[in-house]
Amino acid sequence: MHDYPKPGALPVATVSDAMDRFGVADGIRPLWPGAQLSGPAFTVWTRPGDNKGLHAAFETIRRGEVLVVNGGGDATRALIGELVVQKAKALAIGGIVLDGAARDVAELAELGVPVFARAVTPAGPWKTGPYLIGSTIAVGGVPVSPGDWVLGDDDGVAVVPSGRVAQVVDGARTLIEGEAERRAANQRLVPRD
Ligand SMILES: O=C([O-])CC(=O)C(=O)O
Ligand SMILES: [Mg+2]
Repeated sequence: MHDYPKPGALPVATVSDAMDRFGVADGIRPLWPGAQLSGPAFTVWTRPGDNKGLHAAFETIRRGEVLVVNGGGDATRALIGELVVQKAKALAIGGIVLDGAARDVAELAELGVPVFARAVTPAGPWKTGPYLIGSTIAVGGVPVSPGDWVLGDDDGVAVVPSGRVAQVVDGARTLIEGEAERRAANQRLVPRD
């Protein structure tokens, strides 16, 4: 298992800044306030609106891995809901990121599993496939390979290629130190009369 920073340890915005501001999954939002995730990607590429591949993923996904799904950006069918997320919780995965939609959002917040998605709809999924597990995919226009570092917070989701994690973490920590100085300078400001 990769040893990535814990959820919330580094802001997604700062990690993206440390990648020259690249790496953010466009249009993917947390489904409840305060949701945070961090872990290695487990990838699924599915036919839009079809969740057979997600059920297949739950046969092999490991504790702490983040289920990342390219659902073609489809907003018309929910790929997950309360029942799928119960499975995710029982298996102690790190969370779920969907380039697609979800439903049962009140229950997702109660379950406390961090879920990020493009859309919410009450319409349920098809369950016939096809799908691919473990390939390089895209979420919100960002490439994701198995094992890449995926992190999410209230601002959204970023993906760091596995080979760049150490460098990006160092860069983010340096940026955080610089931000502390700017914060202190802001606090010294006084109104100009
Ligand atoms: O029916 C589905 O596959 C999606 C859903 O609502 C659930 O997981 O609760
Ligand atoms: Mg449901």
